Amino acid sequence: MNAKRKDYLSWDEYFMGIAMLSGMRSKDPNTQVGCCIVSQDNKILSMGYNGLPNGCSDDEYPWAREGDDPLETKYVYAVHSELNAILNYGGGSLKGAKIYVSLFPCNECAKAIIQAGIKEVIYDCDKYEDTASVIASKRMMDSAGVRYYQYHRTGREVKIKL
Ligand SMILES: O=c1[nH]c(=O)n([C@H]2C[C@H](O)[C@@H](COP(=O)(O)O)O2)cc1CO
Ligand SMILES: [Zn+2]
Repeated sequence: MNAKRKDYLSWDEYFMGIAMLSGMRSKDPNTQVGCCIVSQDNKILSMGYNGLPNGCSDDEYPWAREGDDPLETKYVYAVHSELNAILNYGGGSLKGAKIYVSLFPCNECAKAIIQAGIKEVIYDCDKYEDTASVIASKRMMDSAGVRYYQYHRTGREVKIKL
């Protein structure tokens, strides 16, 4: 028994797992997004999930996707996971960092990612790839030299008893 364990989590599994776990904090009934920002030397710098701004009650604001009145939908209120993670970081610069995120970042998050100096995006789902938002996001990241690639799912199931 002097050899190391072989079934430990890879870095990618570890960080995407943390992104997904963070997403489980989201109150959004339709799409829960989580992310994890990591330094170039694999230290976790910040995490986030989609939710309302501080002081705005989850119970008082709407979580609907559609409605005659845009003020009764979530879209005008929710803070995206990536923006939350960037804004919550208290440690200074995110230059050169990587972001693991469970859903491809929208155009607004792409702007924040680029301006924060994040250089790599590792995403899982890309269900909005045909929307103007994601097409614009990829265009801006291409121009700004932000690399993005899809997380390679390993199929590993992690069971945690809470
Ligand atoms: O980049 C993103 N990051 C992020 O956190 N979100 C959040 C906002 C909403 O709460 C939810 C999207 O909701 P829906 O799939 O029902 O349109 O995901 C959405 C995007 C863009 O797709
Ligand atoms: Zn976004």
